[in-house]
Amino acid sequence: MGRKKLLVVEDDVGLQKQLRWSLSDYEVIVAGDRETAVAQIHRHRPGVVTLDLGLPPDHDGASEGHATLQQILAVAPETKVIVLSGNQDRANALKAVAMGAYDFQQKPVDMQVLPLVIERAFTLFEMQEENRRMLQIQSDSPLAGIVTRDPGMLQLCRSVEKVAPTTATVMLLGDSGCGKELIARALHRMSGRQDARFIAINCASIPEQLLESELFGHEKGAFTGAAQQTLGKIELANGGTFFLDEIGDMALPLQAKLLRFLQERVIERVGGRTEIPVDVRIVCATHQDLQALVQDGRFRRDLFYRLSEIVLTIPPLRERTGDRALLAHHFKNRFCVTESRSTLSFSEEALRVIEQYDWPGNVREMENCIKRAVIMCDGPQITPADLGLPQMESGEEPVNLRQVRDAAEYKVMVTALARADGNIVKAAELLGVSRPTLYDLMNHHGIRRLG
Ligand SMILES: Nc1ncnc2c1ncn2[C@@H]1O[C@H](COP(=O)(O)OP(=O)(O)OP(=O)(O)O)[C@@H](O)[C@H]1O
Repeated sequence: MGRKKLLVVEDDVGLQKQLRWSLSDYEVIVAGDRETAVAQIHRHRPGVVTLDLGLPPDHDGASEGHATLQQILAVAPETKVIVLSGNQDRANALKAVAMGAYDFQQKPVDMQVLPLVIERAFTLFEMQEENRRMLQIQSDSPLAGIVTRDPGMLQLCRSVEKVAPTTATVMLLGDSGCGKELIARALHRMSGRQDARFIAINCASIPEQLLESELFGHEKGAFTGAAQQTLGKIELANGGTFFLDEIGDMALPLQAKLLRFLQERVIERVGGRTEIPVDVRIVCATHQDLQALVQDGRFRRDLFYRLSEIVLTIPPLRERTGDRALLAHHFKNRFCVTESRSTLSFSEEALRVIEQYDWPGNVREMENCIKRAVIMCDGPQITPADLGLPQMESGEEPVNLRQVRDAAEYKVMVTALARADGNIVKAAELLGVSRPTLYDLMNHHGIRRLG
């Protein structure tokens, strides 16, 4: 393993040399001003930084040092910054700590003490990195590709694990964009059918006359334009999984044909006379109220029962605790890579807007919104303007003090845990409480520690 990377931000060349020499256990990178410091952060991602507050052009003040600190933390919030300040400069050093610096040391630097402080900062940095990695692996993805920490969604993922290996037909209910296809794919991947195909069809987007031949295929000459034999999607999915999205939009005559297939497990191509046995697992989905459609006579009751052997309901994003910030971080990290942008962070205000917005278009809307923000964002931080979301009006407030306190405590904890990406040490830091206190509060509110 390479040496740990330490960035020394210091404009005094003599002191730069001295620090480099005394801290030779580390790979020391140096920067003499703000611009170079931020560039080095992007390039090397050091775990720990020592930062002289009196940087040019403000040698005697701390404005440039504070601005550098702010930018470093915006680019790499996990970095531990140790501020070095003049003897008279305690107030500015304390301000830096309030801004998020890890610690401060007064100049002239005591070379007995500084290496110890640096080593301790590295230990904390590494612990938090490890913690983050573990949580990422264990809880962000209860099923591959599904990012959540919401108790309802985690329960749903456990149901998916149980149902996947069975032969049951599954009905997925949930608003548009909440992840129905993602869950359908997880059911396929975790079944014994994962080596065969997963084929999806959206009943709402295909005209009624074409849907029948899309599903069952047709023989050559079956209708005008049927120049050759074409296999239907159900047949193509043989051995695998067939996902019927927006099943509520299927016309009644086709519902009868689908029912026949579900009962007899054979298909007949349009214009054909042969019954072809097909072995597929059917998963279907809708955002509509199928029971109501049944009541209205627009959906066959017998088909409804056939399709809903197992019904899984996916909660809308607004009802998932902590998932808004969690998914926002997830998509931001992903789009920074795919759009070749250096690491971005969210401003406090942007996270607040994300957490308050209702997300009527659910995860799909969030995905698009964050992609846009990553593309539009000018600086190292995503701001509310980059998100382009409407600001929410707050509703009527409850007035019972204990109720309000409890609700606020719960909310702020879940928010901190989500913002800290589940990292307990960091969440406790954000909340300004010790780790044991955070555990107590989590117990009190029944928030499970994941992983
Ligand atoms: N929990 C999640 N974690 C990560 N990505 C998710 C999650 N839920 C949904 N997505 C992503 O959001 C997008 C929309 O999801 P998906 O297409 O599965 O929704 P849907 O409910 O099928 O939408 P529609 O009703 O419009 O067909 C996809 O890109 C999907 O990968």
